[in-house]
Amino acid sequence: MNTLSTLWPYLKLHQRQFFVGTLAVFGASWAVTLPAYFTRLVIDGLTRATVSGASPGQAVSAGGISAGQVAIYALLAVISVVFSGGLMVMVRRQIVYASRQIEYEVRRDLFGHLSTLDKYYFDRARTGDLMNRLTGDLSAVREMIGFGSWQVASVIASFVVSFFWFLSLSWQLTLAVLLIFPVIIGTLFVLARLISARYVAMQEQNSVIAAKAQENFSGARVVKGYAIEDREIGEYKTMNAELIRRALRLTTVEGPLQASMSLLMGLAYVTVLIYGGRMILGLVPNSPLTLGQFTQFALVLDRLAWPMLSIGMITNMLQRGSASWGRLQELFVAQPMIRDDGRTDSSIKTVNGEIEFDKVSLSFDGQQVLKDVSLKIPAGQTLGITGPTGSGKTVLGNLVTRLMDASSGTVRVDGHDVRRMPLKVLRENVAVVPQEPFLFSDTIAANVAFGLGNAGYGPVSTRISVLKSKAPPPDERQPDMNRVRAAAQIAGLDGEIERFPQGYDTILGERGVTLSGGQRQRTALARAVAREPRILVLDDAMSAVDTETESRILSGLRQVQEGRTVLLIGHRVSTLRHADHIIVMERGQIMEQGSHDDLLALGGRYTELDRQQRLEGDFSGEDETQLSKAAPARSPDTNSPTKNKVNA
Ligand SMILES: Nc1ncnc2c1ncn2[C@@H]1O[C@H](COP(=O)(O)OP(=O)(O)OP(=O)(O)O)[C@@H](O)[C@H]1O
Repeated sequence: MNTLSTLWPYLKLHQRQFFVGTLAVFGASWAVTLPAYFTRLVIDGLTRATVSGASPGQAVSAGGISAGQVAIYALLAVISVVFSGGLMVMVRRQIVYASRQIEYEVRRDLFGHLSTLDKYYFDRARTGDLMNRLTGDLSAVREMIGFGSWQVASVIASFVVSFFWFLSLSWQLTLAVLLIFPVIIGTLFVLARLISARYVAMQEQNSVIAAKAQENFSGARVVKGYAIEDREIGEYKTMNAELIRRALRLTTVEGPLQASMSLLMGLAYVTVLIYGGRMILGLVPNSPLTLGQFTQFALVLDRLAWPMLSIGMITNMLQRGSASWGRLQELFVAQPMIRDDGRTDSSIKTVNGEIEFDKVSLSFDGQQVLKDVSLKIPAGQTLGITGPTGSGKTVLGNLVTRLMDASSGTVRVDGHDVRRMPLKVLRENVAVVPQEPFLFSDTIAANVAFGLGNAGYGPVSTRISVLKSKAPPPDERQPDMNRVRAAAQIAGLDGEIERFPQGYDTILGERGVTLSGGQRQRTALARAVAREPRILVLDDAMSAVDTETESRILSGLRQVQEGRTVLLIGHRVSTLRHADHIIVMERGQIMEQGSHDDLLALGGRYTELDRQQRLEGDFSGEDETQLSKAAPARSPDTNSPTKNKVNA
């Protein structure tokens, strides 16, 4: 596939800039050769004046030129050079500006596109690789379309103008110079292919290195905790050595490209000197050449030296740029497996909260992780989900948010197959507190308010010129602090936040304080609560919180739970006991279900879990009665038997 053709829509947005820039390049290339032309006029005029032996006063009438004319030609030469310089400034303003704008547009579209990709994609993508493509590869593309296209235009213009002059001076000498061109083209063709292949290999290794560094920095605690820095440094060193090896392999073909262009340029000079000299001496029949013409030819050829030498650099830049564009195309062609499609019913605008799993099964690579799960949770009810690790609890929550789709069976929300619901409607109404909460390097307030304030941002408009869209004003909207405080209070976090010197303005993460595991979980919980979703999925969201705090959070949640459906995933009976209905999962199947009391009466897995946790509680000195005191009594309504409310 010709990957560069996909760049055309971006170039087209700036075609006026490229057109004006190219015209300016041609103008500048023309103007810069004019001093050579004036030099020829002066030399030939002076030659005629001196050879005729006329006195200075009679030189003009003898076909020569006067001192005044020499001065005028010199002035014209200076004007030409200044004019050429002015045009070059214009080129920069047109072409280089356009390349910066295209870089902005591609980055904007790429980020927008990557944001549409789903969990399946990001589960497999390496963050370091994505970062490398968004930075290194994008820069290479910008260089290709900015400096690269400017240089290509410059080389073409220089050749056109130079050959115009060459032909006007002597077609025989031009032909002699042209003989070296097949050699130039052949050399370029062979070396350019090698450069492209070796550059891609080097960029791939750059991605590997970036991914390794990113994982090591993100997982610094693990690396330090296991004291495996030496091993990691060793592996990084090996990867780094491989990068150097690939970079040097690239250099071994880049070097000869420059050198061969220099050599060919030298050959052209030798040809002009020997052949042109013979023509002046009259040794080539029917090919007269004046000293002025010979000088102009040599000066114009000298002007051609830089474009000739830069062919190597330009080829290199174009090969790198097109290889990098190919790597960016790989990101652009990736499509989310889960997205709105022809089946989406756009008339669905709201979510009430009823969830139903109807004979749902799910497999990954032939391994079945859910088997025939059927369950109905009326809107506003809480479903407790427990079971051993890997039993499929998280996957159940993921099916509701459509982070993944069932292999067979149907997941319904409010009676609609989730695959028919607009993804935006579904996800705007579901909030998930994941097992491993992710906090941004921002204030606590901004982290809690993260899910709010989406209004005001439209979908990303791609393939739009940046010239036509104004830079957005800085987002100075403040989060709704009443909502943030209320959510933090429910998550049992407010007291601790207020003890930080900066309170809700405390910066977290890389640039600020580090929260404890329990504080992180509760910040994520506050974020979900602040969103006031119709469906709340708490995936082991209180595992790092002590049972007393957990009990407080649960009672707070119950107050705001009115009309909200909650999937409460957990391993502790104390977490689940107040749920309206509880299921016990094992190997992807529901093994037991009912209310806390029903399940205790059943005497199965749940009872065993309860017994073990009581024993552990006794062992660690925890007093269950204390917990009961901490957890406020359930309202009579929610205390009533739930089996009839939740239909399995
Ligand atoms: N994206 C995925 N690709 C492949 N397998 C997956 C994926 N997500 C989950 N699984 C598998 O599905 C099974 C159930 O995973 P799940 O995360 O639901 O377990 P869990 O019950 O939540 O466990 P835990 O209590 O440890 O969180 C596991 O065997 C897991 O390896």
